[in-house]
Amino acid sequence: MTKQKKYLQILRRKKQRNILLVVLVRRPRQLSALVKQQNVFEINDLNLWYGNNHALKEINFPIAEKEVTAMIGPSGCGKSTFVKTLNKMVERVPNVKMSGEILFRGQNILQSDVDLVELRKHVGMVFQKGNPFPQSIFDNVAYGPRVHGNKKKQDLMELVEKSLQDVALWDEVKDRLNGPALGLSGGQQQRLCIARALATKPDVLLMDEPTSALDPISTLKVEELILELKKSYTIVVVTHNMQQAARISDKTAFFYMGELIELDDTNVIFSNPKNQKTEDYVSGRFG
Ligand SMILES: Nc1ncnc2c1ncn2[C@@H]1O[C@H](COP(=O)(O)OP(=O)(O)OP(=O)(O)O)[C@@H](O)[C@H]1O
Repeated sequence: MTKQKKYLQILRRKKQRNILLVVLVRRPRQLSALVKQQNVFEINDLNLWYGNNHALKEINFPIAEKEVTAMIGPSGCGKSTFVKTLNKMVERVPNVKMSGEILFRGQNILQSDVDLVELRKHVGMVFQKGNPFPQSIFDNVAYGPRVHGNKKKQDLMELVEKSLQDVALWDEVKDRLNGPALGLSGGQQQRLCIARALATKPDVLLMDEPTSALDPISTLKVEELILELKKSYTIVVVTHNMQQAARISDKTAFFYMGELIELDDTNVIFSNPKNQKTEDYVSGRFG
């Protein structure tokens, strides 16, 4: 007899059918919610100082898998700094001091024995302005896989094609793969840089104002791309454009003077925030 049938028998006996049925029906839902809510990063009590400048203050921040998390807040509030802690880029800056923990899939990456090359294979980054290397389109995309030891021409060709297709650039460049990446338009260069980040098959894509240097049409293409990519990747995006955050993100985090003021579902942040500072910022009263 299945467990479910046993439950039903007990329940008939005890005439508590309604109560137990609720338990039986709700259990699977709760489980699936838990699976969906799995976090790729858990940031606990993170503090960061540039010399004496306390730039990040007691940040606690879970980042959920396969969601887009947008970071908003006025200039200098610590958005870029926070994002650069997630792949240890900020630690290259002289006089940086940090405390707390950043768990990436359970491992604290603030520990010194973390393999940087391996971490950045899993946590890719795309910057404000497309920054292709002064090499061919092919070599730009193949760069990461080559660094990670994949030298087979056929494998590289497949990876390059797949990555360029993922960013909807393949058709535009397939006949000029050996041409210079710097010959592409600004919007194409940015998509190329996203393809370069995807070629190492990362878990997470960090994007620091990825569209701020782009025209509206290229911006739209990158936004559509982000919505498509979130089916396979966890994405963290810094943006000054609040409409953009509202259009593309599932969660939004509002930073102010180094503090994480509020993190919630994007529709809550923009329609019913809990904190007055968030309300003032999203309604354009400051910043
Ligand atoms: N490399 C650095 N060296 C020293 N201080 C820095 C460095 N980068 C940022 N800061 C300081 O840290 C604080 C947070 O800066 P950060 O660039 O993270 O803010 P932001 O919210 O991303 O700003 P913006 O929206 O203007 O890019 C600021 O006070 C800034 O001056």
